[in-house]
Amino acid sequence: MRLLIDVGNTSLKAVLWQNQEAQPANINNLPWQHITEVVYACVGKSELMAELLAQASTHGVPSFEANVTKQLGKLSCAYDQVGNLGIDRWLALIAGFTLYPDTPCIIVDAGTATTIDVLADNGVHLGGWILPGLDLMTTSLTQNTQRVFDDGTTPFEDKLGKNTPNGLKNGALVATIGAIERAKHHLVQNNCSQIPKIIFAGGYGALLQQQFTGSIFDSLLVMKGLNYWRDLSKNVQKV
Ligand SMILES: Nc1ncnc2c1ncn2[C@@H]1O[C@H](COP(=O)(O)OP(=O)(O)OP(=O)(O)O)[C@@H](O)[C@H]1O
Ligand SMILES: CC(C)(CO)[C@@H](O)C(=O)NCCC(=O)O
Ligand SMILES: [K+]
Repeated sequence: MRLLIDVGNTSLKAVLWQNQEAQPANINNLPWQHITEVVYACVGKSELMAELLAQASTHGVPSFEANVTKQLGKLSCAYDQVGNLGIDRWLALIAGFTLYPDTPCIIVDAGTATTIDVLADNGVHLGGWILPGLDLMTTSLTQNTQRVFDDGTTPFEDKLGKNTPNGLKNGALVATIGAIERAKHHLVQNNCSQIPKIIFAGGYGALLQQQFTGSIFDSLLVMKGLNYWRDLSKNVQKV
């Protein structure tokens, strides 16, 4: 059984992976005797992560930190400075490429930030964008203006706004939808004529998924990426 951990800027998420399935992990009471390895990724610093690594070490369980490389199998990273790409984005790309081989993908991880990454059918990561997440978009406006306010109940809808909370919430949603639409253009420019698979993850992933027919939401995308990264990087080391 693997312990998979994703440390973001706001929270630490952990699952236990066994028989191709994720089970929830109680980080206060981990079944160390059944855990064979820890595979983790950090975009932020975390004392809790350090504590879990110390526990793993005490129990003789090896730990592996996922990293971004220029190439992983047929997948390649668009950044020249690969260390600057967020590991969560790389893991989502690994998962997208593994789950949908030979398919152009637009991968959207919508949480505190919204990241949009464009992946050609041959595994070439063309690049991506970092946007404020939906909550950051709205709070940056309410906090920096006199009269823009939210009411806490207005939903995000793909409609024109006819009052202030409407204009604010819908503006954030359509800005995000518009960026995803624009990502398609970059696939076409790179001669990917196939219809892309749009894959959503993250806290706002399910909401955004509803805006794109034929798209999918996978709450475990980054966790699956951790798993594939570990399998693939083992294979790479053997060569
Ligand atoms: N049903 C939901 N469950 C969890 N979060 C939700 C949900 N709906 C909206 N959100 C929003 O999604 C965001 C949380 O997203 P997510 O869990 O992907 O992590 P994150 O904030 O990006 O964290 P990290 O940076 O730690 O990875 C919050 O802004 C939250 O308000
Ligand atoms: C954009 C976030 C914060 C999303 O979690 C993360 O992927 C990150 O810290 N990225 C580093 C910057 C980059 O990806 O270019
Ligand atoms: K995240």
